[in-house]
Amino acid sequence: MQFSTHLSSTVQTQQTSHSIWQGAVQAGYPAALWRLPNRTDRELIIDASGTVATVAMDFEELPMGFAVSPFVNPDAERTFFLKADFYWRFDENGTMLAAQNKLPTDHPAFESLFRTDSKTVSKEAIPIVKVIKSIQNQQLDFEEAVSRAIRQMERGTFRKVVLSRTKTIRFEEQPDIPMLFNRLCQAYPNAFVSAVYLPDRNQVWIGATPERLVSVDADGIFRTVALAGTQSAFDSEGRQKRTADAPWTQKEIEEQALVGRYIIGCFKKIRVREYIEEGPRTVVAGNLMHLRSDYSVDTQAVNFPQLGTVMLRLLHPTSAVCGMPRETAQAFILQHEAHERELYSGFLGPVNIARQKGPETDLFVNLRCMKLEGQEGTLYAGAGLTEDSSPAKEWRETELKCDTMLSVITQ
Ligand SMILES: C=C(O[C@H]1C=CC=C(C(=O)O)[C@@H]1O)C(=O)O
Repeated sequence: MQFSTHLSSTVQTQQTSHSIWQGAVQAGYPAALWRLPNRTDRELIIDASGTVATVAMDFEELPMGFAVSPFVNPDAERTFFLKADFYWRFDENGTMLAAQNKLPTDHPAFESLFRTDSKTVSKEAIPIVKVIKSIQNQQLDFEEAVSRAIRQMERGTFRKVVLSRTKTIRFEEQPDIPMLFNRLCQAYPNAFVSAVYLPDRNQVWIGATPERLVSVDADGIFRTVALAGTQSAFDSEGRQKRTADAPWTQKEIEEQALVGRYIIGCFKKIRVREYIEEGPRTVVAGNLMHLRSDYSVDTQAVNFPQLGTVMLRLLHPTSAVCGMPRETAQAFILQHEAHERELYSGFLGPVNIARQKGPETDLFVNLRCMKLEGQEGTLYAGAGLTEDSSPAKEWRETELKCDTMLSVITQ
């Protein structure tokens, strides 16, 4: 096990991600807990400054940490950043595999994070939840906004827009975030699962997203995806469908192709021709299936070490969460959605995490997520619209997307 010099291994190995998370929340330290897709390790960082800084995203400049961006964040210039004053890695059974810290042991954070009374025992069940917003009005409003978008697309104002809605729930007691996080990890092995505590906003954001936005691994391989098109992963009898048998409509194929075209447009802008494109193929994301194309570039071979940063600024928000053309679609969203998206459909993930071979960054689009403020949870879900959309079908799609979180909460 790797340990930093400042902290004795006895103090560290006694901690669990659960006890450290609870200690951070009680003391008001920003914290991020995550598990990368198809991995078992859980990682946790704490920012001991007590506040979350706002930074311009630049992978070359940023220290090790965790980035969280709102949906509205031109050029990723105003991104929230939790720096990793403390970092831990645990296996799926909670055994600590690695720990690092950057602070002297007399820093007050030690006292708050490792106090024995912060080790509350994990509750077995998630408290009862109630859906508290009137679904009827919301459905009417959403479908009306979809109809308006369709009319604009028929007139040629834009080609695609992604409209979202919320679902508000109330927990009878404060839910146990690390336990919810573990359930999401078990239910969605190929998702990026994360929980972020932001004391300045008094919010926790938790989710299991299927959409990678930008990754750069220790070998300098850049990756992104074009994800769109949605259908249930189960047939009418509740059996899991085979991905090879998933039928896609022309509307869904076109919707996903627009996301792919948008990504290729970004490569063209910066004259990168050496990208590899694979797909589209059908992928399973929990209870849903999507169409996905994968794009990768060897940044060392093309001698473009800043590609990750440059592409992030160009890509966000992609047409999987905004639309095409981007500016017109974003203006429509801001004008017609009844709620503020805040961090939903922004991006989030670990930045410059020190691995054996070098630093790695993995940013994902913040989808299939819930914002938690006290006992109130807000679920967010959107649907990609083209002129061939049907309002009722798009509403049902957002219901299915809300179920990604809800089914785990109400399990
Ligand atoms: C906007 C969301 O999903 C996007 C990602 C995959 C498929 C989508 C779709 O079929 O509309 C969306 O573009 C969401 O989950 O809230």
